[in-house]
Amino acid sequence: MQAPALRDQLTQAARCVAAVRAGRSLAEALPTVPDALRPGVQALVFDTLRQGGTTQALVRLLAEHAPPPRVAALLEVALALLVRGEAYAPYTVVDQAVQALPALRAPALRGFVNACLRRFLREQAALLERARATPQGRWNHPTWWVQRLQADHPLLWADVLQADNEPAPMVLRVNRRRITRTQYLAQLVLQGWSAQPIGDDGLVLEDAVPVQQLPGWAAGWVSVQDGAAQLAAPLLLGAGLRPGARVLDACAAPGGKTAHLLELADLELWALDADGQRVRRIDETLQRLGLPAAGSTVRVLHADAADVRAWWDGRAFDAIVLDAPCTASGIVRRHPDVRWLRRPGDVARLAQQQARLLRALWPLLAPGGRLLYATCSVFRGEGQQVVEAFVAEQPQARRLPAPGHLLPGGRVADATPAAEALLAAHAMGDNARRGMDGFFYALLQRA
Ligand SMILES: C[S@@+](CC[C@H](N)C(=O)[O-])C[C@H]1O[C@@H](n2cnc3c(N)ncnc32)[C@H](O)[C@@H]1O
Repeated sequence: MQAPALRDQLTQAARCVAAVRAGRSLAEALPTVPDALRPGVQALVFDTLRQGGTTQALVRLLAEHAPPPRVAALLEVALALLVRGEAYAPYTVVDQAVQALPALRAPALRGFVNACLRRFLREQAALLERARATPQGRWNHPTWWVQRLQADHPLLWADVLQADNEPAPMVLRVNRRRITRTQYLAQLVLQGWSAQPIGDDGLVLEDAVPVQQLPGWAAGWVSVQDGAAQLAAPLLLGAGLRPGARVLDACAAPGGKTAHLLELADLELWALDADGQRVRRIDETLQRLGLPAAGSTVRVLHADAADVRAWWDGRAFDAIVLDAPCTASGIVRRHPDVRWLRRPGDVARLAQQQARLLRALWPLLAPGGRLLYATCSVFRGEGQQVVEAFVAEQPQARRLPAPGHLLPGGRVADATPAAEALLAAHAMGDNARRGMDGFFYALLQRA
């Protein structure tokens, strides 16, 4: 099959980058790209957004007057390619960017785009130095984000920002009810793929693979789930719950942690989510993995978890997972648009929702029961501070050992011996952690 023309990929990539700059997510924009172009376009867009502080600053330096958004986005994509300088000869990038303009309904700007890109090639070193003179241009995250990380993680903030700009590995979770990890690894090797174990059930693939090509995907042998997220179920189950214990997964869609819990233990499990469309994905997840379906020992409900009177039957839960909605600042390696979509006020707004959920769900926990609070955020305002404030107002809440803030790239923000021992016990030592997303975990026990 003939490779798609770079011109067509640049056109589509510019549309996606313009959508993100206008406040829409890539989850909305990428599905509008024709199938044959999508993998190449996604790679271009991800790379552009990972350099998006530098490329935005370069466009401002090169263009005397701001061009229309799609043309600014085209310049960003072409500049990202030129800065990387690996895939195409510079003259090809310039030529194909100019040729992309008619499809972006801006044929009259040929001369302008050509002049901007050629000037960049002539003055690259000086322009890059100026573009990288601000925190946003240097670190490719909004300035408020850089400053917040500096305050939250004074020694590790630069490591986090650097890790955020690297592509994340594809990580699988083997479904123990179907196959052992050793057997699954052997299946991968038979196909010519290699992978490294991570955690109790995970495998980090050396190269990403479309899921349908994975051995046993349709038969539910594996799921895709980052190594940090794979800690939730083992942390909650901890020393073990009795068979049939009642567990609530309060923010469950699309069901990654619900499924892992059911792969590890026989539970009476309630999975809730406030988003009706995403709730359907919990059922699909359980079905593909061959786990108990809704209506058996599992209940899948579309509900606001904090509106307890609307859905609770009054019987206490032995354990609760609260994987709360958050900024997703820990998973920007996989979602490079997130950093450009969030606003500074989002952290406080989400922290209020997180505290509301914690307060509402705590009374549902049986005495001696455990609640695992998790977010995929690196900001302390959505992790440590939420939990500290809650424990201060709730005398019955006792903190048990938990990893706290895990940072992308594998550092533990507050590496206590107990946290390190716990991570080691789940095969998440230094080496294994390197490929992980950012996450926060706190484990609370009710007196
Ligand atoms: C981080 S995601 C959960 C991921 C999921 N636990 C997994 O492992 O697949 C957070 C979820 O919280 C849901 N959510 C947000 N507010 C909620 C609420 N008040 N009650 C229940 N679910 C809520 C969102 O719809 C979203 O699906």
